[in-house]
Amino acid sequence: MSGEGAGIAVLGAGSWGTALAILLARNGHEIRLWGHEPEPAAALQRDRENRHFLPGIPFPEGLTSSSDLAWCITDAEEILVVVPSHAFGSVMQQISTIAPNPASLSWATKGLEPESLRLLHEVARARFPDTDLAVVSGPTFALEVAKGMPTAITVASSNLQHATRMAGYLRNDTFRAYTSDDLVGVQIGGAAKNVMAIAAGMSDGLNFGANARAALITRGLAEITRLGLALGGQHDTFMGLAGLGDLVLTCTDNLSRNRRMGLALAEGLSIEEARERIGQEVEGLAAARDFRRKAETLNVDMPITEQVYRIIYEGVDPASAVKALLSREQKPEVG
Ligand SMILES: NC(=O)C1=CN([C@@H]2O[C@H](COP(=O)(O)OP(=O)(O)OC[C@H]3O[C@@H](n4cnc5c(N)ncnc54)[C@H](OP(=O)(O)O)[C@@H]3O)[C@@H](O)[C@H]2O)C=CC1
Ligand SMILES: O=C(CO)COP(=O)(O)O
Repeated sequence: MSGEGAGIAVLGAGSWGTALAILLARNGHEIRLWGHEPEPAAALQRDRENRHFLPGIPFPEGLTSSSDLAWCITDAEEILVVVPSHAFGSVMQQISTIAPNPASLSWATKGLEPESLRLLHEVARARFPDTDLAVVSGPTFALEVAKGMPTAITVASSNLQHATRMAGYLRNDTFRAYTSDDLVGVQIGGAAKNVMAIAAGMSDGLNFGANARAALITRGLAEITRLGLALGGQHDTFMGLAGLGDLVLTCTDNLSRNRRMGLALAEGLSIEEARERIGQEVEGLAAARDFRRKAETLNVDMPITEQVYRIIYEGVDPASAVKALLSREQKPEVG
């Protein structure tokens, strides 16, 4: 790749991958946006917009889309992975067959690896022991970023130079990027809040009111923090953009697919009907299953996650789940 800006491969041409590709191309970088299916990737290139996920937002110059992974990642200064969490491991494997030792790799995916329950930096590290790794996370609806609306985000890496470089690629007059060295906390905040957004959507859909929503957000933050600390995350991270920020965003605004899943379930739709209506990835469904198991193995109490799991996977009705939460034994709020 050549040109004044950096050459960046963005892997994953859904709503968030496309929005980040647009942002980075607007910032003057040469972007190769990889979509895994040939025809949709060719359509992006032909239409110069993503009509399916972000209609009406034109691609800037410098953004090229392709389904040729080798072409996208060869010579890239940064590989930014933005596929759903269930596809993360397979994309790591595909990258490794082309580039066994990339210099720099980051992701904006929010979730755990299914089955293994590994955090995504563990998945990437196992495949690429010598590569600089970073995660991009925070309160960021794709549509608002693509429209250039004011946004702030966190980039975490154990190599601060990498986080700083990545934040520099992303930042502009309407997009502020902070750096962090807490890879674990930033990932847990971004992934676990998807479960709380489903809970908040259900609560609002059942007209449980503003008190219930505020309680879910606050107690949701408490359980996310408990898990994050048990995994080695830093307390302050959970009070920041990738923790509280993303939690508030997705629990309170209907742009959140996870919140809309909760609203749809409260309406009485089945998971499949709700998925079809939303038509995009709803990470909180897998996250409820995976974080419940993760919490169990670490002996961490995550009562809201437990109830969301029971609603989704055991058919418990949402009203009974709330009752179960409210009738838990009395305990101090903190500690
Ligand atoms: N949208 C948002 O506002 C934000 C999303 N995120 C996170 O970004 C990640 C991606 O989600 P998002 O873009 O929103 O999801 P979308 O549903 O908008 O798009 C998902 C994309 O991933 C593609 N995909 C599915 N399976 C594979 C695979 N095996 N290999 C490669 N690509 C695949 C889909 O292709 P196809 O259509 O062909 O199935 C589609 O292009 C998630 O972890 C999400 O939590 C984070 C912050 C904001
Ligand atoms: O992670 C997101 C915003 O930060 C997107 O949330 P949803 O997946 O719920 O739409």
